Amino acid sequence: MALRAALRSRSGLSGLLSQRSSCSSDIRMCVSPLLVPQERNYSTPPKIRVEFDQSTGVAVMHMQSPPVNSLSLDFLTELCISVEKLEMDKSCRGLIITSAQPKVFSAGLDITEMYGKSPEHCGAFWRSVQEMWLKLYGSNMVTIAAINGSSPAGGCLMAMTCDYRIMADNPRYNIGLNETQLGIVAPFW
Ligand SMILES: CCCCCC/C=C/CC(=O)SCCNC(=O)CCNC(=O)[C@H](O)C(C)(C)COP(=O)(O)OP(=O)(O)OC[C@H]1O[C@@H](n2cnc3c(N)ncnc32)[C@H](O)[C@@H]1OP(=O)(O)O
Repeated sequence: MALRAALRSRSGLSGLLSQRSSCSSDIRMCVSPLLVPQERNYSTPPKIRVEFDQSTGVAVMHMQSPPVNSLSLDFLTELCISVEKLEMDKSCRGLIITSAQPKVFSAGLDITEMYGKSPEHCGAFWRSVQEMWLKLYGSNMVTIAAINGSSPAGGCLMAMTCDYRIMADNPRYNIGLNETQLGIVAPFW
């Protein structure tokens, strides 16, 4: 109910939709180099599952990368491709992002991507982080983070890039930025 209300309350949704259609050709032209089809390892299950309801125009994106939906390069690439596909579909007007994992929305950046990797890999990884938040923040869809678990650091960033956030009321679930505690600094961009 709350999600539907949030979608309905978005003023000028029709204007938004016409805005989407007017720039949809641009979107098609702006497929970023990051999203050029990558070698897909079909032996691993998809990390993102999208359910699109044609009758409401609302897509639900389930993050399903056990155990904690950490934001790895593969995960972020898959997420960005999914967002981009929905963005190009003019009949999709709203996107709800949620987690299929119990108790965790997203644990933030995958820490293993930041340790012992080549500078090239680190560059690709941080570009994919940037790509993720730019895609969500700049989306023409109404975006909602349905935060059904803890969402530290990069998970918080992802939620913040959405138009609306609704968080499950559970004192065990935390959200916020903990980079200082971790001793890392997000690179300048
Ligand atoms: C201008 C603003 C710029 C902002 C830029 C954004 C920058 C963000 C930086 C980051 O995101 S760095 C990552 C920060 N994240 C964390 O510190 C989260 C740490 N994890 C937790 O707090 C907990 O794991 C949890 C998410 C609350 C879940 O707790 P739970 O008890 O359910 O599970 P665990 O037993 O702790 O973990 C299970 C399993 O998952 C591994 N893991 C957890 N988090 C990460 C992670 N971020 N990356 C990679 N792996 C992670 C953990 O090690 C366990 O693995 P194991 O093999 O089963 O031991």
